[in-house]
Amino acid sequence: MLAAVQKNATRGDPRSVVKAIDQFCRQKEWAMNVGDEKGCILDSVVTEVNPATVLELGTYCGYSTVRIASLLPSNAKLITLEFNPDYAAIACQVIAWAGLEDKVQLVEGASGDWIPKMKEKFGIETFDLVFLDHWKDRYLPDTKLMEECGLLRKGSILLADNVICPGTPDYLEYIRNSPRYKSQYFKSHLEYTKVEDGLEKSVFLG
Ligand SMILES: Cc1ccc(Cc2cc(O)c(O)c(C(=O)NC/C=C/[C@H]3O[C@@H](n4cnc5c(N)ncnc54)[C@H](O)[C@@H]3O)c2)cc1
Ligand SMILES: [Mg+2]
Repeated sequence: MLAAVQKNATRGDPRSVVKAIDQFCRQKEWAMNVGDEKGCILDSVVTEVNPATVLELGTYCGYSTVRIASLLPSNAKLITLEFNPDYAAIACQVIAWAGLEDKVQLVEGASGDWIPKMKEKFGIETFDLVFLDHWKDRYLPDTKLMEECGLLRKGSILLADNVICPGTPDYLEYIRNSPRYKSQYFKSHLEYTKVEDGLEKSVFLG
């Protein structure tokens, strides 16, 4: 995938990096990026929220990191957590190829360890937007952890990938029934396939 980016994408052009990865995944080898269809929904939410602070859980190869960071205002900050060193190394190079290293802080480590440190380590008060795309059984515990650490403010947006496939039943149950969130489901498809999947957008009400 990285070779495809370096071969087909233009340095400093995030959209060409996104396009190169989507082309590679459609033509050569499927990979679990959010993809182009759900990616458009992600883009519209990022544009609407226009966040100054973003947290991404699960960088993987950096596809959604590049999509999000390319839409952020100049002073905005995206922190992305990835605990697999190999994926982190690839993502670092993908983000650099897109020319977005100034907007992105890639942290190699587990969300459970780093969420409690966001304030002290990165001077983050609260996140305007959180994109959840890591192991599906971590969505709920990490959301509760963010609440406990005071990282969400009235109006913070959580956007969760794969709420249908692979599925995040405990997270959906919690977020849709909690009086502290207002949720909306965006129906789509599992990346590069015709299988149903979707994104759940939830506003924290405080
Ligand atoms: C049945 C079935 C299987 C697979 C699919 C297809 C499918 C489609 C999708 O869009 C998917 O997002 C997924 C999926 O499993 N995603 C998990 C993504 C993890 C990445 O995040 C990293 N990570 C995982 N937990 C943490 C953590 N705590 N702290 C920091 N990084 C973490 C990992 O190191 C990976 O870089 C799968 C569909 C259906
Ligand atoms: Mg996903």
